[in-house]
Amino acid sequence: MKILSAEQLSQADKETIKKQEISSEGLMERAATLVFNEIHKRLEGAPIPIKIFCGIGNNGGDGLVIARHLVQHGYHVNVYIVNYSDKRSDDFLSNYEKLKEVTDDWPEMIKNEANFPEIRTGDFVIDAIFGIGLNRPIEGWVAKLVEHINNSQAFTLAIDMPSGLFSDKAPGENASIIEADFTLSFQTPKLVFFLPATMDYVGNLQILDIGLDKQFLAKVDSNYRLINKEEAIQLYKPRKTNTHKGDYGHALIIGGSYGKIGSVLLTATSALRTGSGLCSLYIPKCGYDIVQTALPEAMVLTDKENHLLNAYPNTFDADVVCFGMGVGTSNKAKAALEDLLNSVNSPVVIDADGLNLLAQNKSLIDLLPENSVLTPHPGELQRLIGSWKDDFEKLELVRSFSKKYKIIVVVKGAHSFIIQGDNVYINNSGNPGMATAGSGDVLSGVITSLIGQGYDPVIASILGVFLHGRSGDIAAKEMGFEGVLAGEIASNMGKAIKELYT
Ligand SMILES: NC(=O)C1=CN([C@@H]2O[C@H](COP(=O)(O)OP(=O)(O)OC[C@H]3O[C@@H](n4cnc5c(N)ncnc54)[C@H](O)[C@@H]3O)[C@@H](O)[C@H]2O)[C@@H](O)CC1
Ligand SMILES: Nc1ncnc2c1ncn2[C@@H]1O[C@H](COP(=O)(O)OP(=O)(O)O)[C@@H](O)[C@H]1O
Ligand SMILES: [K+]
Repeated sequence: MKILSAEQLSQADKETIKKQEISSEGLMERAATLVFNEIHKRLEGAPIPIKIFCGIGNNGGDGLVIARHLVQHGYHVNVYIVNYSDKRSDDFLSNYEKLKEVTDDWPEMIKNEANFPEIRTGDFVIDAIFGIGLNRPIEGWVAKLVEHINNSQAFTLAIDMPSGLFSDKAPGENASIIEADFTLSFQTPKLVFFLPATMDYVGNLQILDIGLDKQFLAKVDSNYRLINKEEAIQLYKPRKTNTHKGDYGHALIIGGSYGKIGSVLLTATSALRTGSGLCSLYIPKCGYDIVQTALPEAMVLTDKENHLLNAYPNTFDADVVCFGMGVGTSNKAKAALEDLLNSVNSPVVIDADGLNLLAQNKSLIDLLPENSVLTPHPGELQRLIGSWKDDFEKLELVRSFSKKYKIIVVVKGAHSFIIQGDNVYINNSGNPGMATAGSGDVLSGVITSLIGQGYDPVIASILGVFLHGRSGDIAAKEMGFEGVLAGEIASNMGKAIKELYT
């Protein structure tokens, strides 16, 4: 699903108004009625006190439409106009008049702190103060109102966006932002809904298709895409009947050190569970018995060193090589990575200490083959590219890093971002149960396996991150978030793949 900017959404609005011969007020009516339907479906007429806070732009206009429908369906509604300016939008004004036709309870005007209503824990608050039109941080008494709503503990539904968030830039430090429990957003998700610093304000997210012009939406260019099942299934290549293990790639996993053999084991298990035809490991001698016992399906080559890796088996012919988990950052490990990068002629995935070695020895980054995949978590990323002031600067830094070295970067997190040059793919599967030791090792195994099976590295990264998240979701359904082990994310991979097409 494309993620559009506020400007693109306004263009889509205009295009829709022109093509569908609908007025902007008609479009507001359509969008806000869909919101009302969602609320009505859940509340089923319950006599809960509903407090709607409306700004004076079109987000406020949506709030007024929702209020009118709620009143007409017998709900207990109080409407508050957050009168931060006198420049009311036309559609706000006409819906203000329409609301007055259905109720004798006039909206209350909020002009300063003295006008704030009491909000009780059991109230249902609707935030229609600001939407995509916010162009500067919320200040003064409006900021205090946001704080008042947030402090109330009442269930809060944000319309289009939690007020205080910009759709396309960082909110700045100490910004006043509504902490929504639920956000009903129009037509496309907004980028800030997925960034680490702002995602928590959104709560549960639902996107409402408000029927904006399909042609415009199809042709508009966006560098940002959200990856759900619909997108993932299009990337998946089903197996053919008449095939053999040689058709599904030979993955070589290199890593491990004394006490950290489990990491490579997880990666190899995950590669085999994702469908690698063959999987070999290259590990220090101390891991030999462990791997052969725990994963008899894998083949094992050992370094001449006992506890640490020091070389790369450069006569080995693999379809893809994954390097880094558990190798440590010793000079010996550095020599192994250097050896690999100087002689490898297959695609490469670098994770964990492999990334730390690159960060410590920046000249090695130049040796990465084109389209190599790097899978840093935020700590490893910072070591590689330096620090950033906000999520938007981070995205810019990763993009230029990706362009400079012609590589793919998977920035891991609650929503992982797959970045290749200007293109950013945002994963929408997974859960906090995956915040557990070794789940990153499992991810490298998935991506490595898919590359070995012939997927283009960027496709392997997008599909791999999605499947990893789905597998984590399957594991969490059975074990609960706290109970998930990384090995179970690997074990459930087949089910995650099967779920794509069933
Ligand atoms: N296609 C769509 O996306 C549709 C959007 N609609 C609604 O329209 C909203 C956008 O409406 P508007 O463009 O009127 O903007 P908003 O209602 O988000 O904001 C109102 C106005 O407040 C002013 N403002 C911005 N920041 C301020 C601040 N910090 N302090 C004081 N004033 C500030 C700006 O002039 C802005 O236009 C969307 O979020 C959505 O709720 C719907 O009504 C219909 C369809
Ligand atoms: N809250 C979360 N929601 C979704 N996915 C998560 C969450 N926390 C972690 N993950 C995923 O789990 C993996 C953790 O990787 P990493 O930090 O490298 O762990 P480790 O080093 O222990 O293997 C990443 O793929 C990340 O996207
Ligand atoms: K809002």
